[in-house]
Amino acid sequence: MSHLGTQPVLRARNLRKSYGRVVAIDNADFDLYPGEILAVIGDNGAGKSTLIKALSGAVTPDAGEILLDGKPVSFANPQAARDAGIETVYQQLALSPALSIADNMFLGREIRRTGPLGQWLRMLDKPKMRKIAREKLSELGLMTIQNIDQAVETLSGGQRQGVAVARAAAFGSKVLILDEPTAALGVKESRKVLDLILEVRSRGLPIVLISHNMPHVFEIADRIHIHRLSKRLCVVDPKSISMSDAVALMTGAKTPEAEMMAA
Ligand SMILES: Nc1ncnc2c1ncn2[C@@H]1O[C@H](COP(=O)(O)OP(=O)(O)OP(=O)(O)O)[C@@H](O)[C@H]1O
Repeated sequence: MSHLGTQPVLRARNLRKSYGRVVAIDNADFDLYPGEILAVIGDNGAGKSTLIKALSGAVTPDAGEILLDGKPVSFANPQAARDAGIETVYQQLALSPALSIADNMFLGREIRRTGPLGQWLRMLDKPKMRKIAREKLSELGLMTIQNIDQAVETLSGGQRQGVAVARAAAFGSKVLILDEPTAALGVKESRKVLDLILEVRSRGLPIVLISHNMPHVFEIADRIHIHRLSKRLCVVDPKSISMSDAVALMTGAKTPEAEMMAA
């Protein structure tokens, strides 16, 4: 887990964001390295959501620096972050239930037909979108969803999560951020989503996983960023710390220094 000499794909330094008098993140650091699943854990209100919102352009930090591939970036909105290659899947999923899987895959980035002179027409290129959607889903092993024309509202929670993750993975060229992807799912559906996340990593896309589910975090994360009281407390290796010690660090029952002395 040594990243000596490797440049983080996404990095933040001294980020700060307050909402009125509430300081959500302060002096917060963050590093995501190529090819890894980085879990971000922390108690309620620790500032995890605000941190990822800052990284994905949903909030503008008051201070601090964000670097993508070593270059300073500032995102005016989520679209700007998406254009830079950072895709985020929030718990609400942002799918349109009445639309088909294929239409949802291309929501907001529809492909239009071109005219004889190569000009864009208003008409959507449905066959092309369906073809690409089918390819993207099958690449990620999601072809248990047989019918690309099926409305998303007819899918199970896990399948919907699968479509949202697949869409983000298909278009996220640099980073995929997942906010509680298994929170609303049962055991079997969670399993499928965890396998999908591992598949996305194996295809080379680094992933930020925000989760309260410690067994899921310990199963798939390469490193765990522990967020506490508005900032990163430490980063731990799930192979060399117990789940209960990680939770103790997260809640303040243990300090990183005490944890290191015990190791
Ligand atoms: N839009 C907002 N307006 C006012 N306060 C906010 C807003 N968003 C977050 N906060 C506050 O900022 C602090 C950090 O919240 P944040 O949602 O980032 O924490 P979190 O670690 O993601 O928590 P949880 O695990 O409960 O989702 C909290 O005190 C929260 O009440």
